[in-house]
Amino acid sequence: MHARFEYMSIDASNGDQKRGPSPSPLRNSKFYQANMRILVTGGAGFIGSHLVDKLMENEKNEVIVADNYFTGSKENLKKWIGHPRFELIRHDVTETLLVEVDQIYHLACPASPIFYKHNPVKTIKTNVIGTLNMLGLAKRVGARILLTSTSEVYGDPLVHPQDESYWGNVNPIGVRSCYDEGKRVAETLMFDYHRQHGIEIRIARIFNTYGPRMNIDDGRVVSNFIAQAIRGESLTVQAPGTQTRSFCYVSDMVDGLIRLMEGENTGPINIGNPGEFTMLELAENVKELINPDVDIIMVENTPDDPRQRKPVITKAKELLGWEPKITLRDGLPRMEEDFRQRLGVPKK
Ligand SMILES: NC(=O)c1ccc[n+]([C@@H]2O[C@H](COP(=O)([O-])OP(=O)(O)OC[C@H]3O[C@@H](n4cnc5c(N)ncnc54)[C@H](O)[C@@H]3O)[C@@H](O)[C@H]2O)c1
Ligand SMILES: O=C(O)[C@H]1O[C@H](OP(=O)(O)OP(=O)(O)OC[C@H]2O[C@@H](n3ccc(=O)[nH]c3=O)[C@H](O)[C@@H]2O)[C@H](O)[C@@H](O)[C@@H]1O
Repeated sequence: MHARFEYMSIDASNGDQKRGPSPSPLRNSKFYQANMRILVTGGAGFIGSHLVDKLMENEKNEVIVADNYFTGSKENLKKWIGHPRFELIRHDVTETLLVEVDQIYHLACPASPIFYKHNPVKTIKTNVIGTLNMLGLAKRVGARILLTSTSEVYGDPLVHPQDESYWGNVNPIGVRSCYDEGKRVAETLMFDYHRQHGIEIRIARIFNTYGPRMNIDDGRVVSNFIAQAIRGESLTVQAPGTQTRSFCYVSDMVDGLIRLMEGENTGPINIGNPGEFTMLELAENVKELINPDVDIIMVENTPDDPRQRKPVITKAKELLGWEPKITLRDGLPRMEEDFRQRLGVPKK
């Protein structure tokens, strides 16, 4: 738990010292059941529900999830429903929310390209109005707020690998822009609230994360390949197949997010696994580990697909003492078990 402190910041426009909001007096109270009230927006989703599991392990934490269930599900949180330190609210972050909390992990936003492109206007509203609403809440109650931004702020990167100083190469009017540009504006809002109102902010730039509880028909590459391999279907590599991604196992991601929230650095900080694979290599790994009988086929790609992506994690290592522990070949079988259970296909 971080120490209580009054946040001070310099207003760049006039050099005045601005006093930020005071954290809630509950943060360090001895008399409450929980010392830290934590809001997790998007907590019914893939990363959010794993984060909730980890936060709930600490008996000092009280966790409130706000989610509209667009891509998340109550099923992901079923073990906590009814727990005295847990509360689940059906809420859309594009509307204001009034709750007394000390920390906000702001994850709410569809993450898979097929879902965020499904209703792009809603996606950009979620990123912009949703983040504005959560910053307004943070300002009112003096909470620290962490935004889960994305490596997609680097767009189709011309610098490889990507460190946090790279400003990116993003198409502002493309089909992915509702997400990429939405997250870029969300980062801007975070820093403007920080500079103007002294809000305690944290920004994580998350790189492709995978693990149990991803939606089976989520459309993201790891969940697609694993579901296809288990069902005995061909693995659909989108052309040209030489595009790269770096895959982080979800428990490593959650550890990184909590360290960022608890530490003293605003970020942005890349959180991801620097092991880089082409999509053909990923398909070959899934085939070898899960079902050697399936074919790998090449299918058409979607517009603006980034050609390469790999995080520089020097900042995460130095400032958070964090680095991923689970390799892709260790992580894929852990995810397979969960997918087999949900698909009802046991391993032969
Ligand atoms: N998984 C990744 O590889 C990855 C990479 C980069 C960034 N991120 C970010 O991490 C966060 C979580 O991603 P995830 O993979 O768990 O995705 P997910 O789709 O499983 O979870 C998102 C959650 O947000 C909820 N949500 C969506 N719109 C909402 C709204 N308007 N109001 C309230 N709730 C809403 C969904 O119902 C879902 O429960 C997202 O912000 C995403 O942009 C994820
Ligand atoms: O990590 C990130 O920053 C971002 O990464 C992903 O976006 P993307 O990398 O495009 O994720 P996928 O849809 O899983 O695609 C990865 C690659 O796999 C390919 N792919 C996808 C699906 C498939 O069946 N086959 C296939 O080859 C795509 O063409 C792409 O090159 C996430 O879905 C975003 O939410 C996230 O913010």
